[in-house]
Amino acid sequence: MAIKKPAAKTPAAPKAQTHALPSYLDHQHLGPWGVYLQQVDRVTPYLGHLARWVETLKRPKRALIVDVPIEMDNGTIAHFEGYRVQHNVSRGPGKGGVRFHQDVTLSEVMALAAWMSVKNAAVNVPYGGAKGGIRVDPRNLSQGELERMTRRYTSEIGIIIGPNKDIPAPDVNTNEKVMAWMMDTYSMNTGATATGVVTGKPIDMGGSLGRREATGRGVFTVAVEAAGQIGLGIEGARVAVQGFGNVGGIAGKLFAEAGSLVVAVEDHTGGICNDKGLNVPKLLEHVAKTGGVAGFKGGEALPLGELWGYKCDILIPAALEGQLTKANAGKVKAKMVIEGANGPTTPEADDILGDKGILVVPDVIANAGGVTVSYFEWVQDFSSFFWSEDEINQRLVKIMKDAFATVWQTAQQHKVSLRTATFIVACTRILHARELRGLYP
Ligand SMILES: NC(=O)C1=CN([C@@H]2O[C@H](COP(=O)(O)OP(=O)(O)OC[C@H]3O[C@@H](n4cnc5c(N)ncnc54)[C@H](OP(=O)(O)O)[C@@H]3O)[C@@H](O)[C@H]2O)C=CC1
Ligand SMILES: O=C(O)CCC(=O)C(=O)O
Repeated sequence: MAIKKPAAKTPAAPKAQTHALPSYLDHQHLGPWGVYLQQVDRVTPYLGHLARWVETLKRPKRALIVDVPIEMDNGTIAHFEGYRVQHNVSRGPGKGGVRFHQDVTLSEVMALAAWMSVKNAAVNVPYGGAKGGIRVDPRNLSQGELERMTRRYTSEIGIIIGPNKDIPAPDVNTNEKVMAWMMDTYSMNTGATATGVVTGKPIDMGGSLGRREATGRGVFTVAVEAAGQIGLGIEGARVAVQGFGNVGGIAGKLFAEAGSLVVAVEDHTGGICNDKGLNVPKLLEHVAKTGGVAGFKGGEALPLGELWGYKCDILIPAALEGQLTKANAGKVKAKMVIEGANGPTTPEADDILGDKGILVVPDVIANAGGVTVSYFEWVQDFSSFFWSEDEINQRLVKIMKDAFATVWQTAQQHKVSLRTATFIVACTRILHARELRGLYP
């Protein structure tokens, strides 16, 4: 598909009557929030009369910074900084994961919350966008310390979360166990069991079948649809993956099951490659046992950073933001990039990939499978009636395919990238809801 960069001849958006943005919100901001703002600028000319409301997208609705003090096992007191940001709630309660990572910042969480608004609207689940995080390297905590930190964080953000207000879920370095502690802490503090306050819970306490695999399954489903559009067969396709956790690991497994060759994988411990295809189930076992892909015997070591230029058809960044930049996008040999991670590609890299004719399927549609099944979990919790895994997967695949078809058609209509097309579909829905709700309480 010919992808046009934002054209000068597209209609100018009406100017909003707004004071200059404070520095932490403006475009000069480097990092994920600055990237998000540039993405909003690219969609604005396509929003028609709704462009009047576009400033709504450029600032979070609500942002909470919390101090999380805990007693460490050695008796000292440690303080961690935590965040919960609700970017937009025009279409429903806030929804989005919680990340534990040493590099988490407020502006990163703002961007991740904003991408949740766009993603939730792109797949048309009835949520706004939110995200949370704690600036901590959880690998340095014992299980007891991790539990105490999670529970204190949940109590601190308890003033803005709730089943009808904002519903956290897993993200990087958080899992079912962390969700169980969050649900239990919120329930104890409010005096009633509230299964619907978080999703991604263990199955035995209101979790949904299929949630753990849902993001990877969504990545795979969207990749199959996109491959069909460019005449690429999935069987025999060469796949390279950065990040082999929940998203990258499951997506890699599904590609391998479909007959693709997973030829290269990288995580923070190193890279591994095998032109005949890595044995993905064995690699997953190795990662579970050792904590990373390095040292896997079924392939050769690949130096960190070489994954981007590795010969493959499908490249899946599934780790963190800002991985594909103007420094390495030129090296990419893949036919498609499917964004499993949130925000892995900078706008400059997007343009370089577009100019090379590489199709980029953006995060805000490609990794929406997780939140889609989180929505199913929330619905099941409210009705206390649980669905079979087949039913969940069928509904997930239908939503992902329909959403991708709408985005593809929008990209064709406006001759824009799939990212701008997804933003057109999603931001139109968000701002239409904003317009219908009006401004005054
Ligand atoms: N979980 C979910 O449902 C969803 C997650 N996402 C997004 O997908 C991405 C991955 O999340 P998830 O799989 O849940 O997280 P996990 O914590 O399960 O896995 C993260 C993976 O990324 C690797 N990684 C981290 N930093 C780097 C780096 N600098 N270079 C190479 N690899 C790195 C980690 O390796 P190591 O363990 O060695 O550090 C690990 O393999 C994130 O962007 C997240 O926001 C999006 C939608 C839903
Ligand atoms: O399942 C959810 O609610 C959100 C998952 C998430 O954080 C994401 O899609 O980035």
